[in-house]
Amino acid sequence: MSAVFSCVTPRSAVCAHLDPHDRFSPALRVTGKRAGLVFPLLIQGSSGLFFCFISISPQLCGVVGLEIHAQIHSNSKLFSSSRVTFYSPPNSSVAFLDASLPGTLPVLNKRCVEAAVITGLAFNCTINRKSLFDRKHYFYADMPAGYQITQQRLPIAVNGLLNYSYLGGKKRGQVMSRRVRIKQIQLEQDSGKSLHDEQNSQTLIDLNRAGVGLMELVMEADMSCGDEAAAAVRELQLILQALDTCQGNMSEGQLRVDANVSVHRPGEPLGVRTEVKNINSARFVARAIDYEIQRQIKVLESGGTVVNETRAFDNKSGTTVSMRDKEGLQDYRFMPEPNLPPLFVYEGVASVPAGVDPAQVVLIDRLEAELPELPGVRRARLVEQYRILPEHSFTLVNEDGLVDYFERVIQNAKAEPRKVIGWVMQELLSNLHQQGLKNLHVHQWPMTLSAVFQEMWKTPEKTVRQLVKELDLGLVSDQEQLLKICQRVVDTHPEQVKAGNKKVLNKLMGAVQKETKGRADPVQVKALLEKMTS
Ligand SMILES: Nc1ncnc2c1ncn2[C@@H]1O[C@H](COP(=O)(O)OP(=O)(O)OP(=O)(O)O)[C@@H](O)[C@H]1O
Ligand SMILES: [Mg+2]
Ligand SMILES: [Mg+2]
Repeated sequence: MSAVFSCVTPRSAVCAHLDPHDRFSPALRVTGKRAGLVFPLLIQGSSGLFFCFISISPQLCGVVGLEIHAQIHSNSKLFSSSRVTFYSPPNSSVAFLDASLPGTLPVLNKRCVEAAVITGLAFNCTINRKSLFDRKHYFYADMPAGYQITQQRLPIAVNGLLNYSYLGGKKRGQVMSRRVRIKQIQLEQDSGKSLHDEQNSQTLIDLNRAGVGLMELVMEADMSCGDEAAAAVRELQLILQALDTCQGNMSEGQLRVDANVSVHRPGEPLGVRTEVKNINSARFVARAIDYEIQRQIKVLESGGTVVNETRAFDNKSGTTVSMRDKEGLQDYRFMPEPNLPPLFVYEGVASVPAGVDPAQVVLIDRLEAELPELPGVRRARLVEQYRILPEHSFTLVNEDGLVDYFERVIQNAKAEPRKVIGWVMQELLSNLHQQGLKNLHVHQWPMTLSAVFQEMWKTPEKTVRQLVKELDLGLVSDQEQLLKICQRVVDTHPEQVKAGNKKVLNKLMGAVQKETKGRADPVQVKALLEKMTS
């Protein structure tokens, strides 16, 4: 005798059952419309033992695929010689080509090609020896040509892999390792910026960004939640920064993420995706995706359907809102770019055809030989060399500049690395955090800390207070003196002050610390500079 029970379990329990490394193994997996896991069960009934099946219908789970636009770190644009700048006055860095004046032709920037090849190599991509450029048509005021030059048919790099890890699990103390496939990396132009003047109901166009070189990295839909996606973005950012192919400053739009999100029951085909566009921080990537997964689950569970559309993340409310319907409306009318020949890159000097100057072409073997130590390798080295915990190697590598700081302290203090790491993790970071200085660049941290630390190892009988006094390492906290220094720094950085964002504040703080050899009281300096630049 057998019976089928449908049973609803908490979402977490079902997700655990579906994990590939799961300790349960279902007796039977039903796919298709009646997807679910079926377990045999022995039940003690009044008339004796009987056998039944219990069927657990898996819950809806998120599926995430990212498209990442990374601004190539280059002095000039992808097809013109105008400068790539962020702080310049509007429309001050626009070549005739960027404004799409008739009679202008694109000239490919070699540095941008090299950057895409270096990036492709770092992700173990196949580098296409020949790639092609296409026109993708949009009608936006900030795209004067009416199309963007991109690589749709044959991109420069394909089939790569990004390995990344993050701290997850209970109390976020467990290193979770993941990998996501990179489908392709394509070279393309950025658009200009539209600035909406609500008061006068008009839109102003700034073409400084128009034509800047981008690498679009398209990932396969291999992720399942916000945390995974944010960690992948963070790792990608670290890698690009290590390669120096993109500076990766998300608040300046150098790295922009489009998150494609759908939900489905494992074993069933993928669901309809929505695309949350232009997310500009890793934290928002996680929040936008998790919100979107829950929204789609609610839509489906209440009998609705998910529409293929473009959405935007509103960080104030933590929600995503519909921007436009994607299906049907978006016809890009792709066509080959007639003004650019195919792009060829070569394996090495030996493969360059006769009559072609090797200095003028991109050679893969040269770029490969110059690849720097990447974050994953660096973490492994730190664990091996200093015998520190893998999770500590994460914090060290993920905080900009912290590894150098750590290694410098070890060298200066000749101290046991595991003691230094304890001090860095527990004392240094938590103190910086408490004082609201976590966002400072590591080079702006009071260097006196490492000097005091060094002395502590030599003379453990002395207190920190004594050492600071003896070594004259105390903080400069005289308000008058600080005011003068800050004013001087503000006066000597007029352009940056005018741009007035958070990053600028950090730069100015760095300049003050440089003048005072890291001894200025950072809390006071921050307050003073904030006042002066607001
Ligand atoms: N069902 C799905 N759920 C989640 N992500 C998906 C799904 N199907 C595709 N994706 C992801 O969507 C992205 C598609 O990017 P792609 O550049 O190929 O096309 P596009 O989004 O139509 O083009 P555009 O560059 O104009 O945005 C990839 O990152 C892919 O992994
Ligand atoms: Mg795309
Ligand atoms: Mg897309």
